[in-house]
Order: sequence, then structure tokens, then C-alpha cells
Amino acid sequence: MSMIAAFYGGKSILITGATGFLGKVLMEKLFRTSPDLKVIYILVRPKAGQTLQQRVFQILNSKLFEKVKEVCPNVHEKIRAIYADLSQNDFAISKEDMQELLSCTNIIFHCAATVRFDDTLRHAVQLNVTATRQLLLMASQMPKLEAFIHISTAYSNCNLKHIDEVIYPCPVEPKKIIDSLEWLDDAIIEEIAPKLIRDWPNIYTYTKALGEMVVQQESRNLNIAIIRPSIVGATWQEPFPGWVDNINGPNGLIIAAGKGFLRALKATPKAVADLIPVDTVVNLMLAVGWYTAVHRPKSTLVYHSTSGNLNPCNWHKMGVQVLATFEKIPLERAFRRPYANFTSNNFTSQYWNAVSHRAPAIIYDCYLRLTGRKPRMTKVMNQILRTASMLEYFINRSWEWSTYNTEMLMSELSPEDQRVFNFDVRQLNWLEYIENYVLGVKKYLLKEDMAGIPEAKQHLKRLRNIHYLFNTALFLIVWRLLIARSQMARNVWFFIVSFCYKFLSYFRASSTLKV
Ligand SMILES: CCCCCCCCCCCCCCCCCCCCCCCCCCCC(=O)SCCNC(=O)CCNC(=O)[C@H](O)C(C)(C)COP(=O)(O)OP(=O)(O)OC[C@H]1O[C@@H](n2cnc3c(N)ncnc32)[C@H](O)[C@@H]1OP(=O)(O)O
Ligand SMILES: NC(=O)C1=CN([C@@H]2O[C@H](COP(=O)(O)OP(=O)(O)OC[C@H]3O[C@@H](n4cnc5c(N)ncnc54)[C@H](OP(=O)(O)O)[C@@H]3O)[C@@H](O)[C@H]2O)C=CC1
Repeated sequence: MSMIAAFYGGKSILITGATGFLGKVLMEKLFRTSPDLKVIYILVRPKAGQTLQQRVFQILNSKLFEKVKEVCPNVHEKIRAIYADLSQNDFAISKEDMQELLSCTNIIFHCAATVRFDDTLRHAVQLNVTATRQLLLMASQMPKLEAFIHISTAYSNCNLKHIDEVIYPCPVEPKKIIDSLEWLDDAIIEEIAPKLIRDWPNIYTYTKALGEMVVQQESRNLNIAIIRPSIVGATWQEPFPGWVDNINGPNGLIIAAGKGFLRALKATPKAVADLIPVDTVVNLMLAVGWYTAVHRPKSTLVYHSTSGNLNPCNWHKMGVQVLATFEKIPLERAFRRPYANFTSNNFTSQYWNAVSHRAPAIIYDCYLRLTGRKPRMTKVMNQILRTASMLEYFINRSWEWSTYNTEMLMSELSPEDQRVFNFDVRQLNWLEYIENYVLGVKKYLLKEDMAGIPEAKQHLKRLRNIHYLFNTALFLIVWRLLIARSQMARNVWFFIVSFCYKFLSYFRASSTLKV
């Protein structure tokens, strides 16, 4: 019997960010391994015209939850969606709901955040810092609370090269920033933001670092742990391999590469690609929840959920495997054949952007215009290049994350728990994982049918022929222009023609002699 699964039985669990990528996989695993849990409270806001109930219904009826429905048929009754907006005072939760949360919650998993790199400082602080403080305040009023698990990111200290499982101080006190945002207007905030974030690459990582400091400062006598995942990728094993449902991190670039939009990337091939499967992160989260509640460590422990120091893979290996998978399982209606290279040189990168990205987009838009359609490719291309440039910081550097606490926890688990809540990335086979990942992007994110693969392959063949035809035509045009304008080009041309003529005459004469 799994001790961790048994621990969550009968518990009331509060999850923020349950509608996000990590939150959904966390709920799925909880329901599947501890179907006798009492209730999962989720703080949700209405979004995209959907009510809370519609959002929950959609999640529970997705492919991800298929296995849960077999193990826990009454899952609908065990999930309680509470209206909340984490960027509002008291999260805009009703008095009754707040009372219920305060009196019943046993465990908190705080996943909600804005993960946009380009968010405004005001909004990112509201969500990643102030909301964390507010939730800790709520937690301190929960008599039954056993553990508070805060999800941060391994990149919260990406201004350092070696990162230990400790909370590092930030140059500016979070409280000072929270207070100053109350009276500064938006224009001034955006002006001072670059000065505040110093050597952090974006607002996201900076505010996540502030969030950790808040956790340390406001921990009071709570049982708290922080988990820092690196780049969270598709599921490795559970509930099935390759599940993914958003375009963050590598996902958008994998699609852009598979559709033939992105054919070169400013990346350092040997830099470590620190991906971590989402189910591995979730298993660690549940193990940490159990350990924090049962063993009650004296201080706030930080756990790194990273792969680089235990089972490293670099961007070259990853890129090659992504492309190899697209050879076997192409995406539908590609713009060009998937082909790409990584370059760490600025000049080469600019060159490839002009030749491989912008030029084909402009040519395609001309074609759309000529055929009476609305041009759109340049816009799409600009968006992809903007996204790629935002991610560049992370694919041109390597970090070392120590994992003492994570390894310590692994050794504390029973063999059964190590199996059911496996977070040992040493067992991960990267080639197999990446293949399933790419397949998952095609099936679950793009919702493409596997039956369409032969047609997709046929389409790629047509693209290859168009490519050859285009290159030949281009060569002939350039050559013709050269011959018309340059004596030297004419001489070379006559030399080639006469050489070919002589070769053919010799070949014909020798074959006549043999007869
Ligand atoms: C040496 C030889 C080698 C040979 C082999 C070479 C082979 C190469 C093949 C290439 C294959 C590539 C495969 C490898 C992939 C490597 C990529 C690695 C990426 C690494 C990422 C590291 C990130 C780590 C950070 C830390 C992790 C975290 O803690 S949190 C999660 C990270 N957060 C995010 O990822 C959020 C990032 N997104 C944003 O901040 C914003 O979306 C944006 C700023 C990027 C864009 O904002 P904007 O307002 O302009 O746009 P938005 O409204 O959001 O969207 C507009 C349209 O753009 C689409 N979109 C959005 N995001 C992405 C995206 N990530 N990728 C692609 N497209 C995106 C979006 O859908 C919108 O489209 P429309 O709706 O159609 O308009
Ligand atoms: N994905 C990754 O690569 C990594 C993620 N992390 C961390 O993991 C956690 C989860 O990330 P992930 O699941 O990928 O992110 P998502 O963007 O998928 O999910 C974010 C969640 O936060 C919720 N949220 C955002 N704003 C509000 C708000 N104002 N009120 C209520 N809820 C809100 C979202 O709700 P809604 O659906 O309504 O928008 C959503 O459920 C974050 O803390 C992130 O920093 C760490 C490292 C890597």
C-alpha cells in the first residue's frame, strides 16, 4: 500500500491554478491514486465566456481524466470550484466560501501564477507576489492545515550559475515593491521595471524570486515547502505519455518547427536542455506534501525538480530527435519542410532569420495578395520570431541545480511509493520521451488525426518538389542576369558548355567504337 496515496485519503485539498497545465495533472493524479480523498477545492475565475462549472466540466471530460472516471466515478462530487480572482483583494471570494476554506483545508498546493515573460510588473507582482502573501495569510488562519506547497521555478535565481536548494535574498524587499505599486502610476512602473529586475531576464522570473522571499518572510509557524521545476514538458508516463495542452515553453517552438515556420534558432547546441516531465513534477509535489505534513521539517525546504544534473540532455540531441520524429510523423499542412539548425552566432542567426524566415513569409504573402487573399504569413512569422527571441536566454545557457533535498526525499520513500510517485529522472529515456512528446503535441495540442499522416507525407513531398523547382528557377534567373551583364560569367558559361560538348562527343565516339 502506498503511504502517500493513503495520506491524501479523507483530506480536503486546496489547489490554486488548477485549470493550468500543472494543476490539471496534479488533480488527475490525486483523484486516480487517492479516490477516497474528501474534496479538492479549486480557486477558479470565469474565462473566455465560460462559467466556473463549464470550465470544470470541460476539464473532467477531457482525455486526461479518462482513467480517473474509472477509478473515481463520483469525481464531479469531489471537486468544488470556488469563484476567485487572485489579482483581487481577498481573491474576491465570498464570505461563506472563505469560511469553508478556512475551516476545512488540510493541504494547499499553490500553483497559480502569471507565466508570461512580458507581463506588466504591476500584474506580475499582484499574482506572483501579493497573491502568495495573501494565501499565506489565509493559511495562517486554517486550524486544520498540515502543509503549504508553493510552486516556484528553477529559474527564479537564473542570474546565478549554480543554484542550491535555498531561498536567496532579493535586492529589493518584496514589501517595498508591493507598497510602491499602490501609489505609482503604470507609466512610471514600466519605466522603473528594467532597473528593478537588474540581471533577471524577465518580469516573470524576477517576480517568482520575490514570491519565494515572501514565502520565507510570511511562513510564521506553517509547514511550508517550495518546489522549483525547470522547463515543464509533456507527460512521461502518466496517465499516458505525451499529454500536453498549452503552447508555453518548448511546445510553441516544436509546432513552429514541425510546420516548417521555424528553421533556425539562436541556441547553444551543447547547452543543457533542462526539461522535466509534468507527471514527474506532480509526483514530487505529492511526495513533498506528504513529507512536509508528516515529518514537519524544522525549516522551509526547497526541492529542485530538474533533470540536468541527474540525466542531462542538450539542445542538439533534443532538436535532432524532434526533427527525426517529424520525418516519421509529420504535422498536417506544413508551410515548409521541417528543417533547422541551431546557431549561437548573432550574425548567422540574423542571416537565417532574413533568408529562412522573413523572405519566404514575404513571398508567400505576395502569392496570397496575387490570388486575392489576405496576407498573414509575415504577421505569424514576426510572432514566432518574437517568441523565439524571448526564449533565447534559456537556450543559450546552462545552470547547475543541486538536488540534495529531492534525492533525500526519494530515499525516504518506500519501494511502493517510489514506484507510484516516481520522480527519479535517471530512468527517463530522452529519445523515447521526445518522440512521445512530439506525438503528443500533434494529437492532444493540435488535435490532428493519425489517419492524416500519409496525406501529410505527400504534402511534404510536394513541398520538396516546389523547393527544388524554386531553387532551379532562381539559379537560372540569376545566371541569365549574370551572363547578360558580365563578360567573366559569359566566359565561364562558354567554358562549361564547350566542356560538356567535348565530353559528350568523346563519350559518343567511344561507344560507337565498342559496337
Ligand atoms: C547543431 C545542429 C542542431 C540541429 C538540430 C536543430 C533542430 C532544431 C529544430 C527546432 C525544434 C525546436 C525544438 C526544440 C525547442 C526548443 C525550445 C526551447 C524553449 C525553452 C523555453 C524555456 C523557458 C524556460 C522558462 C522557465 C520556465 C517557467 O518557469 S514558466 C513557463 C514559461 N512561460 C512561457 O513559456 C510563456 C512564454 N510566453 C509568453 O511570455 C508570451 O506568450 C510571449 C511573450 C512569448 C508572446 O506574447 P504576445 O502577447 O506577443 O502573444 P500572445 O498573445 O501570448 O500570443 C500571440 C500568438 O502567439 C502564439 N504564441 C504564444 N506563445 C507562444 C509560444 N511559446 N510559441 C509559439 N507561439 C506562441 C499564440 O498562440 C498566439 O497565436 P494566435 O492566437 O494565433 O494569435
Ligand atoms: N510550465 C512551466 O514550464 C513551468 C511552470 N512553473 C510554475 O508552475 C506553476 C503552474 O504553471 P503552469 O501550470 O505551467 O501555468 P499555466 O499558465 O498553465 O496556469 C496558470 C494557472 O494560474 C491561474 N491564474 C492565473 N491568474 C489567475 C487569477 N488572477 N486568478 C485565478 N487564477 C489565476 C490560471 O487560471 P486561468 O486558467 O483562469 O488562466 C491557471 O490555472 C506556476 O507557478 C509556474 O510559475 C515553474 C516552472 C516551469
